[in-house]
This record gives sequence, C-alpha cells and structure tokens, in this order.
Amino acid sequence: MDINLIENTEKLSLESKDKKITKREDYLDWREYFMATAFLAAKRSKDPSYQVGACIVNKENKIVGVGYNGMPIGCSDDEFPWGKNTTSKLDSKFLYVCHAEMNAILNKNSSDVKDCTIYVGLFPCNECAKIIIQSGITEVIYFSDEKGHKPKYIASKKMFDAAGVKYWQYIPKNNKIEITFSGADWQNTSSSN
Ligand SMILES: O=c1ccn([C@H]2C[C@H](O)[C@@H](COP(=O)(O)O)O2)c(=O)[nH]1
Ligand SMILES: [Zn+2]
Repeated sequence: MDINLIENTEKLSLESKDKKITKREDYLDWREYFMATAFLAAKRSKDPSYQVGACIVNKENKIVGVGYNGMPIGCSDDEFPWGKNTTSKLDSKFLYVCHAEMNAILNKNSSDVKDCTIYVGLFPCNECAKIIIQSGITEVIYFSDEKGHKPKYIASKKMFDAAGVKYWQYIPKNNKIEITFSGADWQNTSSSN
C-alpha cells in the first residue's frame, strides 16, 4: 500500500479519537423533569374530568413524594362514585377523592417535606393549601390556574400569602415530551465500542 495513504489514514483515525465529545443539549432541565413527573403521575388518575399529579422535591433536587387524585386505599375505583352533579351529595366524588397534593405529601419517602417545592398540574384548592402549609412546603409551582376565580382557590392564595409560601406558574419550554420504549433513541447515537 502507498506509504502516504497509510500515514493519512493513521492521522485521520487519531484525529477522530481526539475529537472532544460534548454533552447532549436536549436533556430535560430540572423543572421540566419535575413537572413532567407530576404529569406522568396524573396519568394514573381515574377521575374522568380532572387528572391531577403532584411531585415534591427537596433542596437537593431529589424527588421525595409523588401523588395523583384518586380514591382512598380500600375504596374501589369501580364502586365509589366519579360523578359531580348527583342528587345526593353522598353519591358525588367530592366526599371521597384524595387530592394529588395530599397523596404526594402522605407518600413521602423522607422524614418530612420541610422547605420543599411542590410541582402540581392544577393550582391547589384550599384544603390542599392548608396541608401544604402545615407540612412545611415553601414553594408551589403550578401549571394551570383555570379554577383560580373560585373562592376555594382565592382562599388558597390568601393562605399562601399569609404563610409566606411562594407560588408561581410554570411555563413549559416544550409543549410535548415524548417517551419511546423501543430504545431506538440511544441505538442511533452510541459508539460501536
Ligand atoms: O387541589 C386540588 C384540586 C382538585 N384536585 C382533584 C380533585 C378532583 O378529582 C379533581 C377536580 O375535579 P372537579 O370535577 O373540577 O371537581 O381534581 C386535586 O387533586 N387537587
Ligand atoms: Zn385539593
């Protein structure tokens, strides 16, 4: 083989080995990751009208609790009611459903949730606001405030303001985050080693 060709091939392969590999840039940032976790949890909800998820995060960016709105343990999703406008209040979901925020707090895997942030799909109602305040959570990041005009939700804001709990609306960078189970994503980018 031509000696120049061999030298050039070796030089080329050295150059490609030395090329600096940089990090991926399209990774989820922390906030996207936590709000997406709340949205994923909401997919577990059986409520036909609102599926709400919540994700609690500590100061070290560790998830310490996740929850969604659902019937209490032992109360069958098939036997307890999901309706709202029922003749008897006893037959409506309102008396039974555990809210996402309450479930996330009760599901905590740490000793407490003091100074944590809660990510929620829907701004918390007054009952959840009370539990959030009493649990020591100091920040609420919510996606939708579509019930914000209702007295319950106005009461939440009054309580958060009085208790010094910060709250603000999350505006997503991406409208969609896709999860592909096939693994094709990394097969296209990994090296042959
Ligand atoms: O702070 C909240 C407020 C509401 N939810 C849940 C409870 C219900 O399952 C739905 C709301 O349904 P409506 O039909 O609008 O009453 O959302 C919650 O988890 N956390
Ligand atoms: Zn609530």
